[in-house]
Amino acid sequence: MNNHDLKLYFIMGSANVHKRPPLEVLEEALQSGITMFQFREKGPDALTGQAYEIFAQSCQKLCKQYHIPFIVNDDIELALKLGADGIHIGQDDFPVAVIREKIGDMLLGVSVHTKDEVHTALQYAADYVGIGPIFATTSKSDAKPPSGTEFLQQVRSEHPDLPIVAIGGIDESNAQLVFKAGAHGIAVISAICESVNIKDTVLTLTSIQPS
Ligand SMILES: Cc1ncc(COP(=O)(O)OP(=O)(O)O)c(N)n1
Ligand SMILES: Cc1ncsc1CCOP(=O)(O)O
Ligand SMILES: [Mg+2]
Repeated sequence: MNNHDLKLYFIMGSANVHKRPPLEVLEEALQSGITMFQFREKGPDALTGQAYEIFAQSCQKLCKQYHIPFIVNDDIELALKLGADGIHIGQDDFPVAVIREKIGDMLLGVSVHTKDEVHTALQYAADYVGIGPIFATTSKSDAKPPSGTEFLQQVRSEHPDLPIVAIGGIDESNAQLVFKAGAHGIAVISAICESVNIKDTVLTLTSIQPS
């Protein structure tokens, strides 16, 4: 993984897409230039069992076709079974040490909200950290209150080389603030899933420069 892979990190599960088949949305996002993808199938109506696995495999296949890293959210067993490129975990999932032990050198992304969490993520060689929600989000029911960009700025100044992706309520109107604060990239759900023109949205989001 290089820092550019974080530039526009698309996250999707079937619950995030309403008017079109999710795989169609993913393929359009891939064609338009997303740089990383996270399979995040959760929530009350999430697919389970065989349907869950088949959907994950279909997403992975599309990502392979476009040479884009396929990251699994939360589910280590699925990530290992499919041979995903990586896994993303949060502080309420599993201890980072346990995950690193299980996944070997697969990419590891960790959500962080405090300096201690950053320290632990670094100790176990997290490949990147996710910081957020920066702004209000409707895509995660148990999200913490929006943090704004202050913590992100602090982490960037203390860890100049740490790959950071910002998440939560990010869209064309505010992405520049986040890059300015020091993020290498933005992770989005609704900005793409609810876009009326995915190509335009992706082009706009990928062309934003820090200043
Ligand atoms: C890139 C990225 N950053 C943060 C998160 C949030 O992870 P987590 O806190 O574990 O919450 P869930 O996504 O599992 O609900 C993420 N998924 N991706
Ligand atoms: C998974 C996650 N973690 C923190 S905020 C969030 C949801 C981001 O979705 P959106 O881009 O629609 O605000
Ligand atoms: Mg999680």
